[in-house]
Amino acid sequence: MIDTLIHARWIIPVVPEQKVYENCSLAIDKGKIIGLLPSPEAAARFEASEEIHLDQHALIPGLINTHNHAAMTLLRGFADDRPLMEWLENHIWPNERKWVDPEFATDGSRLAVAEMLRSGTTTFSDQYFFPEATAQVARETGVRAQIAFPVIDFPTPWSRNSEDALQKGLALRDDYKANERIDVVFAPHAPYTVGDATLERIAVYAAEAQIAVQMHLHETATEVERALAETGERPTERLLRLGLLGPQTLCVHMTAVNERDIELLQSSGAHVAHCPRSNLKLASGFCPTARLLQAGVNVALGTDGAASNNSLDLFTEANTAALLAKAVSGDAAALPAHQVLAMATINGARALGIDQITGSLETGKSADLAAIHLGQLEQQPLHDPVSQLIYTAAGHNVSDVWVAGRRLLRDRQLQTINEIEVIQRAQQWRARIAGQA
Ligand SMILES: CSC[C@H]1O[C@@H](n2cnc3c(O)ncnc32)[C@H](O)[C@@H]1O
Ligand SMILES: [Zn+2]
Repeated sequence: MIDTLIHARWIIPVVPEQKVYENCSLAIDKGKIIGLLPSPEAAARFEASEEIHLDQHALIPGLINTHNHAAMTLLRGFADDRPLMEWLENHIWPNERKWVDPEFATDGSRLAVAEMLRSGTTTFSDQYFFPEATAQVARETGVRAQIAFPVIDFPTPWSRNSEDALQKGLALRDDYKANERIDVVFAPHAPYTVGDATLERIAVYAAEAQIAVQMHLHETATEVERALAETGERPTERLLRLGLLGPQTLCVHMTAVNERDIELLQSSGAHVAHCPRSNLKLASGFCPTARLLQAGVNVALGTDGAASNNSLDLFTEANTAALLAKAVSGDAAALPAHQVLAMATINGARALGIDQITGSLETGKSADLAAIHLGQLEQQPLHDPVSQLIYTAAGHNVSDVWVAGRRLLRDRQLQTINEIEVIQRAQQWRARIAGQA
């Protein structure tokens, strides 16, 4: 007797092949996928404690959001329509100093996790103050998370300086070392907030203990031009010199890149987190995703925080990524739907170093799944489920989500989060912030 059999109209494993299985089943036991059963006859050989029928649904690997600032959901819509540095320096940073505390991080992260689960995301990577609060929310709610603790050379609401941040972050990593769902890694914030000495220290720790590193990089052309003017180096070259550009590095944004940057990303094995909606909204620039993928660089998807997106729906992000790639490359064939689905799943798992655990529906991997209802009027007629997922679906079409075989969303109802309480807390924060802004 196995735990669960899910019968679905379509199953899209993403890896090892770009194939869509029709009218088939997925067998799950002890949180893991134990088989993709291609026919009702094959499924009939199993007896399961629970059988689930998803007659109008596609079952896919849970989506992977490789870059987020979860708690910033509480600043959604707070300072819209500004370019990056004006947004950060004049609006976000002064206000983060006023309000961001452990309670803010907890309430904002819980809202973010609720929103992500309701839109099919099963894993997220987070970079924010009070990472212990976000890790605790991930622990309680059952989602998979990479908690990238922030390292900045100047004082923040969470740390006095980078030394303080490193100590606290490494202690947090120790607290979670036995947790299979939660990994704690380094997040030096950006080239303009972290100096060489700190980056070198992180490079040493990361190499010694095999710890991942994520950093905002080449977010705008101005960032690259200023770095060149001040130091004579482009940020990618600087990371390479400091030993910080490698297969453990996730470069977030990469909008302003030249051929040399692409060569460095490819030869070092570094990954890219593409956050198209944040880049568009802050008018930061365009990441040349088609060129990067063609060069052999692993490109995954991220939403960035809800204050610059303003949504955490990775389906919408995938749709934007597909359309933007076509516009930027001038090639309608750039980033076809199946490639974008791979970016949102297996490429994300590779970027976070967890592709042996999740990112595809393969035997032995964790049962991290999303079911998407494709029976609505807006999806008819359905010639190609992958096309519908990328070009017409959105987060609200997600019906069910599992992480490690545990059903966290059931018929759109969150199973581990009190939705009403989350909404009430967010509304209380709105009142507090509006009263003091
Ligand atoms: C060190 S915690 C994260 C820090 O980053 C700020 N932030 C949010 N979005 C962006 C972005 O797109 N680029 C750079 N920094 C960003 C956030 O407000 C926190 O201060
Ligand atoms: Zn960011």
